[in-house]
Amino acid sequence: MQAIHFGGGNIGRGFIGEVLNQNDFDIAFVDVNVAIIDALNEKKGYTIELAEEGKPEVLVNRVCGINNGEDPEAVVSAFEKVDIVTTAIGPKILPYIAPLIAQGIQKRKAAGIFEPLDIIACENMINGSSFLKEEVQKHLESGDESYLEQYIGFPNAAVDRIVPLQHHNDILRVTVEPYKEWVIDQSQSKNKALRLEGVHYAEDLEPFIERKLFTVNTGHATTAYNGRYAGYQLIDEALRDESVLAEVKEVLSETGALMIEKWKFLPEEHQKYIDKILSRFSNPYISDELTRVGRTPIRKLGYNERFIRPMREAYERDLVVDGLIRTVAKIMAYRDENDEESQELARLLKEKGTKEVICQVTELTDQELIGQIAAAYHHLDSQSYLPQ
Ligand SMILES: NC(=O)c1ccc[n+]([C@@H]2O[C@H](COP(=O)([O-])OP(=O)(O)OC[C@H]3O[C@@H](n4cnc5c(N)ncnc54)[C@H](O)[C@@H]3O)[C@@H](O)[C@H]2O)c1
Ligand SMILES: O=P(O)(O)OC[C@@H](O)[C@@H](O)[C@H](O)[C@H](O)CO
Repeated sequence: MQAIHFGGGNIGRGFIGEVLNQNDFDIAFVDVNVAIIDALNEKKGYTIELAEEGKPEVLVNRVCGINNGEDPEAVVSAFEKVDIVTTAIGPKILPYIAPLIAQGIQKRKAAGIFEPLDIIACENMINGSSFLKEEVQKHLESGDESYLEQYIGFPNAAVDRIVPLQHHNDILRVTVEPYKEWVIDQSQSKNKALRLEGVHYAEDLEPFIERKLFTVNTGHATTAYNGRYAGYQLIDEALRDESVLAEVKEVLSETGALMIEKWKFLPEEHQKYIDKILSRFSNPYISDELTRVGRTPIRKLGYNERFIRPMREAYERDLVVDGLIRTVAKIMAYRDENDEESQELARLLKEKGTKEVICQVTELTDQELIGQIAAAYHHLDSQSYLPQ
């Protein structure tokens, strides 16, 4: 069987590639990184190293690369023979690959392929595949719509495995944490005959993706912004500081209270989930930079993202959100000269009032919440802090 995977980066090679390969797929990785694509085509395989005692290895083979910048036609052609399409490319990049996916769908239709195909966005975002579908639809003709609705599924998914930034002599080698979880919404799948081993198919993804995003990713990002504010570089290092750890625990107890009330997770089970996540963050075999986890702060301040969504939903239910508010204030102050969004945030705060910027980036409308975030921001010892 054949897979196309968009994004030959860390999670693409370090998780999606592993699962697809173990399910007997040949994988065409689509990426604009020339060095990665050339290496995939030359070596046709790569090694995943597990970040644990003994550093066991997993080999992934039967892979190739297609450079969508140089050879978009090859990507479109590959859609004729493909059995599954996945992405792990970053939420902001999905609109850029949507035209190619639309052409690939049109190619299948023109070739008279009436086999169902699932296209699964494995990004850290709620309803990532639904968002991709909307982007793809912008590039289809009205005559393609019924083909799309009948044969092409965009099941939403949640993907959990920590894969830090890393550099090896072998550019394809990738070190990953042992933990992994991939959940797909089966109610949105069109190719029901294809079920990947190692993937959990859920009837309703929402509780899973919210629990993952608002625990793993909210906790991770809280560590990053509070850790940077306290002057640290790495996730495990920041969590060894009691004050950072206390802030992370407080934020996770706030999002946890929401998850327990909204989705009826059992408090004891949810606490175990939190404890497991904190131990994953502290894995001594992984060195995860705070700048990776804090990357693209404007995206992370989005209305449906890891801070603002749980904050507004908890607030509506009269649950405590003080820790979330304090960390959002620190995101506003976060600076990384290599991160365009952090530069943009600094520019906005220079040009506009604090409350105006909060409204713009978070899309919050509740003046009380906006006022509390602004007050927390003005109470910070330093309203900008840089990675050293
Ligand atoms: N790393 C993790 O721990 C992790 C875990 C779960 C989910 N995710 C999610 O997976 C996605 C990818 O994250 P990552 O850490 O693997 O990032 P990454 O930067 O390692 O990989 C992204 C890849 O996309 C490629 N790319 C960028 N623009 C492109 C374009 N226009 N066309 C083709 N390729 C393009 C890049 O060259 C890169 O190889 C993100 O949505 C992230 O939130 C990451
Ligand atoms: O990829 P982002 O920028 O949405 O979030 C950064 C990290 O929190 C994230 O990549 C985690 O490592 C991952 O989501 C763990 O499953």
